[in-house]
Amino acid sequence: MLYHETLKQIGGLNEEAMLSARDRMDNLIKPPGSLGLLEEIAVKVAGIIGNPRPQIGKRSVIVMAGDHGVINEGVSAAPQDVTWQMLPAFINGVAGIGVLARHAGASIAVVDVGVATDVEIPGVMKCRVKSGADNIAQGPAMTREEAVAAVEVGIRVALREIEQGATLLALGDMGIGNTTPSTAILAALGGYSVAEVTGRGTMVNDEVLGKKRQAVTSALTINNPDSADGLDVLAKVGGLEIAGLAGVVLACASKRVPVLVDGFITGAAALIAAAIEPKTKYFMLASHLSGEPGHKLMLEMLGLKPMLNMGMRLGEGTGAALAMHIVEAACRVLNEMVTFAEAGVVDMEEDKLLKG
Ligand SMILES: Cc1cc2ncn([C@H]3O[C@H](COP(=O)(O)O)[C@@H](O)[C@H]3O)c2cc1C
Ligand SMILES: O=C(O)c1cccnc1
Repeated sequence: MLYHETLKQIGGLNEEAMLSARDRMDNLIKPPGSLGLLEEIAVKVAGIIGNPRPQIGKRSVIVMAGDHGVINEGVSAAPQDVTWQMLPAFINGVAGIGVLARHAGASIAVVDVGVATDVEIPGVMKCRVKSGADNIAQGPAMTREEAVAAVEVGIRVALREIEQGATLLALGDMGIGNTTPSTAILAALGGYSVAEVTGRGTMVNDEVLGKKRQAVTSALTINNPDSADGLDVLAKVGGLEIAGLAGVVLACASKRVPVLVDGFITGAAALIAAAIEPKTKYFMLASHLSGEPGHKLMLEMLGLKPMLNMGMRLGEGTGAALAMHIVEAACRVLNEMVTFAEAGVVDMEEDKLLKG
């Protein structure tokens, strides 16, 4: 089974490549550590790819779309049809992710893994596991089998992108209502109170925020997800696009390809992937800190430092696409800057040693 085969292939970071990259980074013509997180990113990418001089080539954003029965609880400011109506704008490059992916030189793969309405949209990959997740406030989002099937959609799409040469992938989501299951996932896996982690998503008002808290509370009470079992949490309080995105993470980890996490929804998918296989965290990079308050807690749970903090709260992979520039910049620094020895500049560390 693709799911189990993928899990079996996930290993750790290449320590040797990281040591070598760190050594070169420390010897480049700059005070040690002066490029901050840029240095850590380059060293991590070296460890992921298993090459002390990593380079970023082709890049791809994978946007998974799915719907959520929980919107019947009145948890979103937008109607469900917006989910499928956004898809042509993704394909035509005129949605937020269309513009930012183009700017980052990335291609976009748009996948219908479980949109409620069955529509034909040219360019969208139809990999529908079912027509929307069921209402988590009343029962499970899907069966365990459906969850595995949706994860496998993500694995397949990511493997295809990687086979076609992608060296850096970004996670993107589209699904009206999907901050609600993402909140439930965070509360379930992190043990946080619902009040603490529920945010405003598409900027809902106080009344809707109250309904959202209630829906998340019901979802957790009725379904009682097992926090020790990532697939159980996913099937009970997750969503189809969240499952697909978790699958993308698993595939990237199995093929040693860095994967950029975007905002709150892709963060929830990353939490699921890490609950299924903790080693997946080694292969993730956090692009930005979302305006959604629970996102900070997600990144802490994943041990990831965000590159950008711009108050973005759109999703679609927009923050991840922006961060592609930074990942490439980090690798270029490691490859294109010279060392003290190469440049004939007095090494600050050696000079210090000589002077005692
Ligand atoms: C026009 C529009 C475009 C979007 N693109 C992403 N989202 C984002 O907002 C939705 C989640 O927020 P909530 O849980 O409050 O519904 C998701 O579709 C997410 O991708 C959008 C939302 C809207 C309205
Ligand atoms: O953080 C995100 O990605 C996000 C937040 C609110 C709504 N949609 C996406």
